[in-house]
Amino acid sequence: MITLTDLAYVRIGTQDLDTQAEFAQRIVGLELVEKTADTAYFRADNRRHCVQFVTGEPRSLSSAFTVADGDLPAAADYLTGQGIEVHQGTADECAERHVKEFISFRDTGNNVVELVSGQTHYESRPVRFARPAGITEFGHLGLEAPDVVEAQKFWCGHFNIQVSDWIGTKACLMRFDPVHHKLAVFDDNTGLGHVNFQVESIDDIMRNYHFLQYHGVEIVMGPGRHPQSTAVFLYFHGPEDVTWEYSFGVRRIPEDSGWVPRHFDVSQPDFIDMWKGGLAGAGPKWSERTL
Ligand SMILES: CC(C)c1ccc(C(=O)O)c(O)c1O
Ligand SMILES: [Fe+2]
Repeated sequence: MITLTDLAYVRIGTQDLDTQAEFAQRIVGLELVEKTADTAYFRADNRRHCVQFVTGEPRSLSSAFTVADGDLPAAADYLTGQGIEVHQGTADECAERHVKEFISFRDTGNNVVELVSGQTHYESRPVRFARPAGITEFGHLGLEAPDVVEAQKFWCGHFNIQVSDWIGTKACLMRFDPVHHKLAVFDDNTGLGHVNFQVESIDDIMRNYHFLQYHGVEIVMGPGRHPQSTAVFLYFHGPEDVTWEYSFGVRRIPEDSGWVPRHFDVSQPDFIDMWKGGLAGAGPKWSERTL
């Protein structure tokens, strides 16, 4: 069993680094920490960076979680013993990620996952956000998998991960600390589903909504409120199909609270947005009535 302590970063390939970098700053609001000819790093909280774009194929490259200093060798042995192929990060790869050490492997959805220790943090320097989106931290990652049940068994079987809620068998929201979820797996082929940032208030969600609309950014979903975490959310599309999410007010589940995962019925209009609860039994549409 491997103990995860935090989310670390996500690495995303891009064919257009300049556009991604501009969007991450001007639209998402992140701080650009460093940009070279083929990579750009973005900061949202005390981590030196939590998003890295790398020139290449436009797809998710890896998602990373932190383990305690000294835990990596045992984690590598454990995974190898389970028949999972493990790559030991080289010195150059560690330098590129700004970590002391990392290993990588593939999950059941074929996503590359990295376990890192010694990620660089900037504890005392405030984040220089590119715009006042209200971001407080890198919140969670959504990963895709063709079989969510199999993915859940993998994550809960090998890591200190617990299920917080199921959305049918289409999505599973999982936690490894009191935050309702820092990992969401949902039904799709493989790859990165979305990158979430927590924001300070509902007002930030609404201000961001109007800001995105003004800039013609495609809103994927929201503003709404997830019945699972109770967070108010807003999803939007960036270049090359990257989905970003702002959310506010995620539920915390104290350890030993006896939390029992709920199962949300995807046939209900409010299964993912409780503000759609009024649609249940709403009857024929007023706008389509015959006069
Ligand atoms: C749409 C996805 C799977 C989802 C569902 C629920 C929450 C939440 O409760 O906060 C999410 O953050 C999601 O990304
Ligand atoms: Fe999410």
